Amino acid sequence: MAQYARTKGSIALITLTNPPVNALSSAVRKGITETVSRALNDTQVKAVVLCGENGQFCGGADIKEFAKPMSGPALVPMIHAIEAGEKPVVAAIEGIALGGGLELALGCHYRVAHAKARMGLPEVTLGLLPAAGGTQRLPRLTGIPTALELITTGRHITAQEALKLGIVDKVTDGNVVDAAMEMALSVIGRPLSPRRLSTLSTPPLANLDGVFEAAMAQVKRRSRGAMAPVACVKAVRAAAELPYSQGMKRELELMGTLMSSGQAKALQYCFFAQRAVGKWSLPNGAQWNNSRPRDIRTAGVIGLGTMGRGIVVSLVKAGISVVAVEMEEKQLDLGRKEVTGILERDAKRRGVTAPLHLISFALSLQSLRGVDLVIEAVFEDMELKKRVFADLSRVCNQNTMLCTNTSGLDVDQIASVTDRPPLVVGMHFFAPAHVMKLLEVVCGPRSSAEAVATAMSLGKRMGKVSVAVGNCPGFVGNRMLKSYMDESVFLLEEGASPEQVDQALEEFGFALGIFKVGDLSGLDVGWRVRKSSGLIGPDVNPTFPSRVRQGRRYCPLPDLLCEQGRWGQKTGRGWYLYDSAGGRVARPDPEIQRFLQDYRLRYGIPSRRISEQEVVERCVFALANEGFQVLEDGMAAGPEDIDMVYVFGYGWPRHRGGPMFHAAQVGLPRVLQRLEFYYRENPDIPHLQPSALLRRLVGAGSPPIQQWKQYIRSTHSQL
Ligand SMILES: CC/C=C\C=C\CC(=O)SCCNC(=O)CCNC(=O)[C@H](O)C(C)(C)COP(=O)(O)OP(=O)(O)OC[C@H]1O[C@@H](n2cnc3c(N)ncnc32)[C@H](O)[C@@H]1OP(=O)(O)O
Repeated sequence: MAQYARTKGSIALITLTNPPVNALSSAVRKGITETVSRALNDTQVKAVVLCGENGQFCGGADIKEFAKPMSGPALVPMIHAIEAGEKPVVAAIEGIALGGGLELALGCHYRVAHAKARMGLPEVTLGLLPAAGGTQRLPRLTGIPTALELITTGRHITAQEALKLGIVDKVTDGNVVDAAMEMALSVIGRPLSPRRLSTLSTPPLANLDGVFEAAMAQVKRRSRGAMAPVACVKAVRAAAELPYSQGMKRELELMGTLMSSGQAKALQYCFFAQRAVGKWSLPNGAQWNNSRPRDIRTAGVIGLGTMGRGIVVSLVKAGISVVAVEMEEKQLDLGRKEVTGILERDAKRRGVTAPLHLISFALSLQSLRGVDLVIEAVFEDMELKKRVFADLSRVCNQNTMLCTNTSGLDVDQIASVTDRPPLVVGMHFFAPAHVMKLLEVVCGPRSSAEAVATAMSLGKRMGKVSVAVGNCPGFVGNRMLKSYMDESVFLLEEGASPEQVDQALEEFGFALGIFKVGDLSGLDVGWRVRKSSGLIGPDVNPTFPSRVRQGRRYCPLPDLLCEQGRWGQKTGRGWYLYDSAGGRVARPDPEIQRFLQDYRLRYGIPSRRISEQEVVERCVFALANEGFQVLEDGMAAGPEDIDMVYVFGYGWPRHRGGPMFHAAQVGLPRVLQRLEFYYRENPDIPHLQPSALLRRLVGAGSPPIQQWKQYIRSTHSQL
């Protein structure tokens, strides 16, 4: 699918047609190959312009085809034919030129871009490298440092930046195809050799070894075990050190290794899963494409603690006018200072003016009367939240949507104190809310389709990945996290140290080990929750052994730590030791070793050597097992939703696809067998008991993850 037309007498116009992004499917590659050959062989044609239909140049290779056997003409010879041809070819870049799309443009002799176009080589985010000559042509054009940065990060750049870097020759505000035609006419007859990037040498660079060593160290530090960024550095190094043809061989070889890797499959799964979670549906038939979101222009935020501040910043950056409310003047001033500071720093970084005119600060809920939507972000306390919602019900217009930022409380109970339960939803942000990409949209049993649609679309406007989840304690993310955290402390009881557990999890790919995360977010938070849920305090039955609570194994280690005032970074001591209160650098603390030894002695628990494999399996398989239960309970629509919650909200390594994808990749029979083994060893830990859905899937021969939904027997699905 590429259309051919002859215009202006001597110009052949080739238009890529494959909506929505003109991806280079086998049909498109065939179309380009044929039309380019036609243009080169037509003696009337003096130059060629290549563009894309519907304002999009090209979104790169068709990612859906990666899972199938290759068919149709290959990209590399197709691009080579364009570059080697004896007629000038100009790429007219509108919308996007990404991945193979930019590589195609780099094979052209000239490039003209629309001012709003975006370009980039994002293959690394799909576990690949730009293997249609991108790793060899770009360094020859921009020099090695720029090419290294663009290829290893996959960053999209604007047309203006592309012009500065020499990636495009001209930027226009007007019709890009007209501008490309004009350029094509003006270059007819000029020598093409200097425009063939593959024939150039990379610009000389002093200290080549140093540059590549630093780049390699940086990607290894950033990528936490991801293979693609490392391969990208190797491929660019080949461009610097080898002739083009040998560089291309190296590129192909490295691509071959990546293409067949589990990491590329995981990252490509993430690409589609991220898009799939936007396509929500409710049991009553309402869904993303039949429910209209409201147009939100003004919003109120109640509570200017860490979460509230981040929410205000996210809303303002999305262009929404915000009224930020605090009850105490001192807190309000502090919040104002913080929010203003974040917005000013962000604007400075982006070279724009901070949109401070969009925020007003107030000390009373009355100021929220006329807003379209309110997000409450007060303390995680049901009685307090209910009081706020009852007040909001009185104060706000009848039509105002009311949202609660809660990390696990019952949204329906909160809705029940209002006069408008259908207009109440949960919006669970993750700290810091202006940075973290995840938003769990909690659909209460009475939340209307319009309210869910509005919260989902508002999340998207704020740049979040919004995932619709059911209303159960902890929703999806925190509910699953409980099993993972419980396993980590049980491992301490049995002989592991916090640094050993963290190291195993970080090797697996988590940004931070679980104990470092605990210290960072404050150990007192969970302590307060455990007290309010009756796990600690007067409600605990004194006749029960203290390592059993509410009928299951319980580890009091975190409580004992909190009793000692070790609340994490904020107190300078937690599972680790820090230089001072608020310190960030975690050091192992010998006192913790003694504390653990005393504890084991007191409870008569024999200490044993725990392998890295056991740490990862017990934590990660327990997490996935709870995920299967979440699916069975109808609290997440599919495994993709769970995986996106973990990738975007909990530091799960994207190149492992998410806990459910990881379970599928390890093999469901293996996961089942390991869970059975650990459950046999620990019959007092119910979350190690394999879920019925996992057993059913294994019984059905472990169907691919895309088919799991067919095996869910949820009788009360909320999604
Ligand atoms: C030897 C091998 C040689 C060469 C190898 C080359 C490798 C590549 O080229 S890999 C592909 C590189 N390209 C990309 O990574 C771009 C991926 N796409 C995007 O980043 C975005 O989709 C976007 C193009 C910036 C558009 O974003 P947005 O406007 O937000 O829309 P989306 O919802 O993301 O996408 C709409 C629709 O299009 C589908 N899609 C997008 N890109 C591709 C693609 N490259 N292949 C197949 N499908 C693509 C996307 O899935 C959406 O589909 P829906 O069904 O509507 O959900």
